[in-house]
Amino acid sequence: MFILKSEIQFDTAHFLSGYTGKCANLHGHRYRVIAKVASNTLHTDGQLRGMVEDFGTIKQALKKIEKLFDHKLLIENNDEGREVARQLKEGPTDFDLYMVPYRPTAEEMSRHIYQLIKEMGVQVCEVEVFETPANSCSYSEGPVCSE
Ligand SMILES: Nc1nc2c(c(=O)[nH]1)N=C([C@H](O)[C@H](O)COP(=O)(O)OP(=O)(O)OP(=O)(O)O)CN2
Ligand SMILES: [Zn+2]
Repeated sequence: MFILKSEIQFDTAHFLSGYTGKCANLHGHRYRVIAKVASNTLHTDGQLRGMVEDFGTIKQALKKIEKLFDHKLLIENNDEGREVARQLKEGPTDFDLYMVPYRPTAEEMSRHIYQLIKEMGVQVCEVEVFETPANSCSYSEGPVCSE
């Protein structure tokens, strides 16, 4: 089994609706995202000969993910999230909010990013999202890459 790994990092703030404790405050992370693409075989001819996939193709997809999340404030699109967004928008600063249909945890973000990469046509088998250097969540569908 061949497993490609490609990584991006971005800075994103988030609001965890309904959370009690220090993470209830608006705060941010330097997110690290690792996407894996796996195959038992390699292309046998043409531009991709000897490759599972061109790293450049994976990088292009990850760049789009970076653009979507970098320097945004992720807020869940529920009653509390919409109220927080409304209050922020009342002020003089045009904050760049990204309203998402989920609580923006590492778990939900890994699934969202996995689905976005898949929709871009890259046969990703796993996405790992690190919120901090020590804490991450991996998402995959079906058998994980190494099985
Ligand atoms: N299963 C999950 N648990 C938590 C998530 C999550 O996405 N999935 N997220 C958070 C908060 O986003 C929080 O910012 C995480 O920070 P924390 O666990 O406190 O990590 P730190 O390294 O910053 O902790 P220190 O104690 O400050 O070193 C919470 N839980
Ligand atoms: Zn956090």
